[in-house]
This record gives sequence, C-alpha cells and structure tokens, in this order.
Amino acid sequence: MSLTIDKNTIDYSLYLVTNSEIVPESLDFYDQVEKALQNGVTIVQLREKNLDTDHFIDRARKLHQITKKYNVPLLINDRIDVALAIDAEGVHVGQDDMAAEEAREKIGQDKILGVTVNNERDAMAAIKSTARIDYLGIGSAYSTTTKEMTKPILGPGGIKKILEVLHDGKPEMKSVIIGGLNKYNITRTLNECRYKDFCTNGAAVVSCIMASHDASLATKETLRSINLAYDNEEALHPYKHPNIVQEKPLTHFITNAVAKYFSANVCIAIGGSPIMSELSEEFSFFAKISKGSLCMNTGTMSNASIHMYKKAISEYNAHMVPIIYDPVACGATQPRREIAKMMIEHGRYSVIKGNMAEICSLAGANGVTMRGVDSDLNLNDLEIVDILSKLAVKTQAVIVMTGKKDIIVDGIIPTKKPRVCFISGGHELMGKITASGCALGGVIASYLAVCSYFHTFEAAIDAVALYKEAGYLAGQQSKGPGTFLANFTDELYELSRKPYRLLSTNIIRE
Ligand SMILES: Nc1ncnc2c1ncn2[C@@H]1O[C@H](COP(=O)(O)OP(=O)(O)O)[C@@H](O)[C@H]1O
Ligand SMILES: Cc1ncsc1CCOP(=O)(O)O
Ligand SMILES: [Mg+2]
Repeated sequence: MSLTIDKNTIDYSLYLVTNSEIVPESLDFYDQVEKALQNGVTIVQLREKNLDTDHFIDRARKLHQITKKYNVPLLINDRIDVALAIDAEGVHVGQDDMAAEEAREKIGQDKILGVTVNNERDAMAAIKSTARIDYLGIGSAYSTTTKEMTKPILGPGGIKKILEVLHDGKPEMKSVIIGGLNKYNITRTLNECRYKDFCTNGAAVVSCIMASHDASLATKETLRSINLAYDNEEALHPYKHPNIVQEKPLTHFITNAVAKYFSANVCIAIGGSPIMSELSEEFSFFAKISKGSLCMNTGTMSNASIHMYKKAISEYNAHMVPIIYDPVACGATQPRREIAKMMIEHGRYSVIKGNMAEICSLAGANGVTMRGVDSDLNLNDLEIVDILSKLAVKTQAVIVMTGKKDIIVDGIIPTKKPRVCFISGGHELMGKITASGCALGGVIASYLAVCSYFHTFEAAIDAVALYKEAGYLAGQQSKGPGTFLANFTDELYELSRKPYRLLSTNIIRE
C-alpha cells in the first residue's frame, strides 16, 4: 500500500536519488537510505540502472517498507511497471525514457510524476504538457560522475533561465536542482539559482549521501547547507579550536619535491600525521579514512602528474574530504597557468592558498578582473580583498593569501560581503626559507581534517595564526634561515601542546 499524500505539501527540500553501486563496500544499501531518512531526507527516488525486473521489484518493495516508516514518498526512476507493482508514491522519467503523457496515463492521476529538464525548451514542453507533471528535476547543475554526461552542464546561469520559464508559465509547478550537488556547493547554488524571488523547492543529491561512510552525518550536513540557503541563517554549531595533538588527523600530501621533508616534519610537529603518496591506486583508501584531508600542491609537477592530480581530487571530492590546493608558482609560465585553470575546473576545494602572485594569477586565469597584476602587483588592501572575494565566491572556497600580512576570505558561508580576516606578525625569515608556504598548507590541511566544513574559515584562521606565532617566536632566537628552520619546528611543536593563545600575532576580522 502506498502512503496517503497531499500533493500540495510534499517536501522536496532534500531529495535523495539512490545509487546502490557507490555505497561503500562495508555498508548496506538499505541502512544507508535509512540513515538518510532518519536525518532529514524528505523524498526518495529509487534509481537502478542495472537490475533485472524481479530484483528491481524486490529492492523497491524492501525500500518502500523503510520509506513508509518515515512517511516519506518513494518514487521509482523510469520503471512504471515497478512503481505499480509495489504501489510506490510516484515515478520520475527522464527526457530519453518516456513521454510524460504516457507515464501519467499509466500511473493514474494520484501518483507523483516528475520529469527531468535540461533546457528551456524541455521546461516549456513540461509546462504545456497535457499530463499533470508535479515537479521538474532541473539538471545537470554541475558535472558528475554519477551519470554519464550526455547533456550540457547548466550551471546556475542555465538553471535560472529554466526557472524564468517556470515562473512565467506555471509558477505552481515544483522543481528540484540535480547534478554534482553536495554540502559544499548547495547553499551557494540554491542562492544563485533564483529568478527574481522565485526559487526551486529543493536539491536532489546522490553520491554525497550514498557514497558516504557516514550517511547520517552527510545527510545532516547536506540538510544544513540547504537550510542555510533557504533560511539564510547560520544554523551552525559553535566553533571550537581543534586539538590536533589529540585527534591526530591524517593528511595526505601530494606535494612538490622541495617541500616534502619539511612539510612532513611541520605536520608531525603540530600533532598531525602526514603521508606522502603519489600512487593513485591508494587514493581511494586514504579518502575513506575519517579525520583526513588532502594537501594538493602542484609545485614540481611533471608530464605524468596531471592524471594523478585529477584522480586525487575526484576521489577526495567524492568522499567529501577536505582538500587544500596550493598552486605554487601558477602564474610563472603558460603551462602552469593552464594546469591551475584545469585544477579549478575539475575540483572543489575547501581552501586555496598561495602568495600574492599565485592568488592573483589564479584569479586572473579564472576570469576575475583586476588591475595591476601584470605590472608590479602593487595593490592596496581594498583591491586585494576585492580580488580574493571574487575568487572565493567563484570557487566557493576559503582563500588564504600569504605574505607579510596574511589575508583570508570566506567563499563558503554566504554573506552579503564575504568575511575577511587579516593576520600579521610572524618574522621575515619565514619568507627566506623554501617551502614555508607549502608546509603551511599541511598545517591548514590538518585543521580542516578535524573541523566541520562549515568552520573552514575559522579553522584556516587558527592554522595560519598558529604558524605566524611560531614564526615570530622562532625569529627571535635565530641567527639566520638555518637555525630558523629548527627553531620554527620546535615552536610549532610547543605551541601545539599548550592552550591555544597567541600573544604576538594580530588577528583582525572585518
Ligand atoms: N615578511 C614576512 N613577515 C612575516 N611573515 C611572513 C613574511 N613572509 C612570509 N611570511 C609567512 O610565511 C609563510 C609563507 O608565506 P609566503 O612566503 O608568502 O608563501 P610562499 O612560501 O608560498 O611564497 C606564511 O605563513 C606567511 O605568513
Ligand atoms: C623551490 C620550489 N620549486 C618548486 S616548488 C618549490 C617550493 C616552493 O615553496 P613555497 O611556495 O612554500 O615557497
Ligand atoms: Mg616562501
């Protein structure tokens, strides 16, 4: 028996599309969906592309028993016969599967009917259809490995155009956005995907819950991102300074040849646990370890590196594990600029860190307009913050720009003006040793590994400030760069084992 549903009150806000093939090996498909239901999924679509009819019906029936317990509607992808066999609450059909009219005729008037639309023409056809369509799945918003990408990626721009069609033609029709959405990008995407005040009714997700090792947490965090967009308030837990020594997070470094030894030592000094690996076969293993992060540094790439970088960022992104990207010397040559552009297009990062030349070059290569970058980088704070803010919003990452004064800008939590923090102090010897920026990347990565994604900005500030403080203290005792290296490691070690209190570092938050 199906649930009694009132079509006017269906909650589309967190729409889970299942994929049994990406559930981590040690976990069970039904448990995974049940955890999602327990933690706030509001509607479920069973999507099985490789099951024969008997198995499909069997799976649908079992899943229906679970969804009914939570009073959540179950829709079946494509297979009307399966939906009817188990009396599911509805069906979802893609553009290439079956016409909406035919689907409606087969399922009757009471069931929920959803269709996928990829462009304004599809949306127009759905509005005009004689079949009563309940909602549109608008996608693909971004690229995704869940579905073969045969249709163009819409991006917020394409989605807005479809919403305009819906707004003008049939504003009562519901809609959800789908494709490449996860806790990292949902807030901003839902905020951007509005036509006037008209917005979608929810976000549909697959891998960010189905592939997660902790589906309960993944669902909670995804839901929080959605609520953040709709309520526009920070429903956050208070931030607490993490204890790296106690939590011993694992940071996987793909870093340059110059920085490996120093970065590993710095990481150990602050209580973290580094692993240097460029063996792509083991990336998925690291990405599944809880309290982990990736420090992705492209300082000494070779012709063989690109494939490995892509593999790493897709593994860590798929498992929602934080990545810090350090685009070392990315503006130095045209090939480096191109690789940096590719890195931004292919991956999502919690933090992007670089010195002024690197960050400005990255911003320029990614369409951020600015003044002076080709000349002497003689920019004032306002101009820098403007460039950083645009890059932060574009990449939905926290941007850390290092130098005498470090500047950190938040592109994750949406506020009218991105949050900004300035950190000064340290010592000039920090700029006179190689790989000090690279090793800072590892410190930030260790902090990210033990913090909620929503606290990326705070975690980055704490990591950068700790580093500055150790630099200051080490600088006071050092004769030159050689002794500084040793003193700096000692100070990081000591500071990390004391209550977090910085006396010589000035933190100004705007
Ligand atoms: N003149 C300076 N005074 C204080 N801190 C500095 C100075 N130069 C660099 N630092 C610090 O050194 C670290 C590395 O920064 P930077 O040298 O800008 O990066 P990179 O090594 O990537 O070029 C950062 O923590 C930064 O705050
Ligand atoms: C010298 C050098 N060459 C390629 S990467 C690298 C280290 C750069 O380190 P940092 O960016 O921290 O100064
Ligand atoms: Mg440096």
